[in-house]
Amino acid sequence: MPSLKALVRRPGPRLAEGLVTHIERETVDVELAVRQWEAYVEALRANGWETTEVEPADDCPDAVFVEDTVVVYRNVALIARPGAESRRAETAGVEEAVARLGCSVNWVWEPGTLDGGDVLKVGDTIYVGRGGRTNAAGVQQLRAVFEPLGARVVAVPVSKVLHLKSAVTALPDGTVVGHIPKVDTPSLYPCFLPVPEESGGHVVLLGGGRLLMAASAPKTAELLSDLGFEPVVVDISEFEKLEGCVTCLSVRLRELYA
Ligand SMILES: NC(=O)NCCC[C@H](N)C(=O)O
Repeated sequence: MPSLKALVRRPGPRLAEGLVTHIERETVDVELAVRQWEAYVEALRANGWETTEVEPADDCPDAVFVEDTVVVYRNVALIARPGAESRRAETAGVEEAVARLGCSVNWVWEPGTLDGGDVLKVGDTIYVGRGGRTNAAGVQQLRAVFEPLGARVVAVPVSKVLHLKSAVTALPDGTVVGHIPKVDTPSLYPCFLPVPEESGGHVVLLGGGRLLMAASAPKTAELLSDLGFEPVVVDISEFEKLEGCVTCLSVRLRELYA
């Protein structure tokens, strides 16, 4: 039976010191962030996902953005080597968590760097963003791990935002969505739907037509709802101040067999 498991990681006390690269720093309300994170996790659970909390990494301000630490394709996990050095200590706890869930584990090695936020899976196509956090060696290592398993790895440039998935994600039918000013090359995607807000380009597939989306993208939610999808909206304002989006707060494992 395919599983619906998701990894999440509770925000730590140093969250407000998280990295910001493309936006101005704003004060983060850590208590509010914890409440928003709890509501996010509850939204996953309410939609049938069994969540596993990765052991906290309280010395790492960005640890809550657990998506960046690992890429999982089928039952194979590739432990990332984050492009930002301050995030490298985040991977140990995640490695333990995916191994416990039954994944076989691979690693990105120096000189490779790769952030999970740069990896977008659409069926058996894996888009990988070559940008500020993922380098060419990281792309090559991702190819070497997943292509033998049947994936087609497509590298795309990312220059306008932090990660590939800060620019684009995909709907359940494979249509890639993104806000044009933030997407380097929309023509790379066979089926692309422009959306009216930057955070409208971030959707998490919950199952069926349900899409987890940020409250900051109301026009996109309306558009997608009009196309027959069901947005499930969460407020993640405190994480957005750190360039986080709905995708970054979890890792969904859809093809583990228990
Ligand atoms: N996948 C993502 O988009 N992750 C967001 C990471 C934000 C964090 N402040 C960082 O700069 O690494």
